[in-house]
Amino acid sequence: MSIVVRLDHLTKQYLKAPRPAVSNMSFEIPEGAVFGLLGPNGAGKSTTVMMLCGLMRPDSGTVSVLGLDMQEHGAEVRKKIGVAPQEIALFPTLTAHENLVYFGRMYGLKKDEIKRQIEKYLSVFNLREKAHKQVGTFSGGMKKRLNLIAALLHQPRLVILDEPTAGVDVQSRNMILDFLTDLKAEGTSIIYSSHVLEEAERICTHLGIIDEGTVLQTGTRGHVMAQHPDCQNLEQLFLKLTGKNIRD
Ligand SMILES: Nc1ncnc2c1ncn2[C@@H]1O[C@H](COP(=O)(O)OP(=O)(O)OP(=O)(O)O)[C@@H](O)[C@H]1O
Repeated sequence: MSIVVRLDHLTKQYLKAPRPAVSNMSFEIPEGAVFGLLGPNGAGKSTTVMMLCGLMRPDSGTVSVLGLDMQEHGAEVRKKIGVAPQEIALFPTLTAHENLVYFGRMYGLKKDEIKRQIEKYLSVFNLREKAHKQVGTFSGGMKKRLNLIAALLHQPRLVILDEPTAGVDVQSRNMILDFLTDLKAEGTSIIYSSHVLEEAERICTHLGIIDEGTVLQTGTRGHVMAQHPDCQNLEQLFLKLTGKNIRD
């Protein structure tokens, strides 16, 4: 099985920060995996995701995505992957349809393909009737679903999702998780960053549990759980590895 993402000794420290947000981090993600990047608040998930997408440069170490080095081929890779960042990346004064046309063009899709994909995904995510409404008027769940569509229009082989269900109701969350399960079945690789462990248990095939910028445990979900026979579920394992202290 080929590797879609390889992080090799990745380190990043923010200006004036007392310690690195990501420190000497290495792991691999095989093609077709749903990789749960899990960690408590401030663990380094978003910083890792930003380096994975080439939106932030590491201080040291390398990131390879779809076999290409991000430092050298970042622009090329960004066209091939889909990214739904934690902060909604949509234009609030444009309609849902206008936003998606913008993203479709950005990915270099042809006009009829953009039309086809937009129609398909607005239906899948139950947003068809809202297609011509300004995104600024949307609920949190609708924005999250649209943000996800924007990452999928060009049928990427790898989709990177930073907390895709944060702030959405149970209905939207279910819809998003069911969709991701179908997407995986079609062979798409998914990186799913979250601290919602029940969701990770439901959809992830592989896990990377991180804290304080370092990897505590990684591998298939079965392998990770088998390392800790005293833990009955992922929450117990997570608390065992990351501790019970409240994070800010
Ligand atoms: N722009 C920044 N400048 C300085 N420090 C930052 C910056 N962004 C993040 N940090 C710090 O880097 C560390 C890792 O943050 P990051 O946002 O990557 O964690 P996270 O796991 O995504 O957290 P959360 O679950 O709360 O979103 C934290 O200590 C955070 O306070």
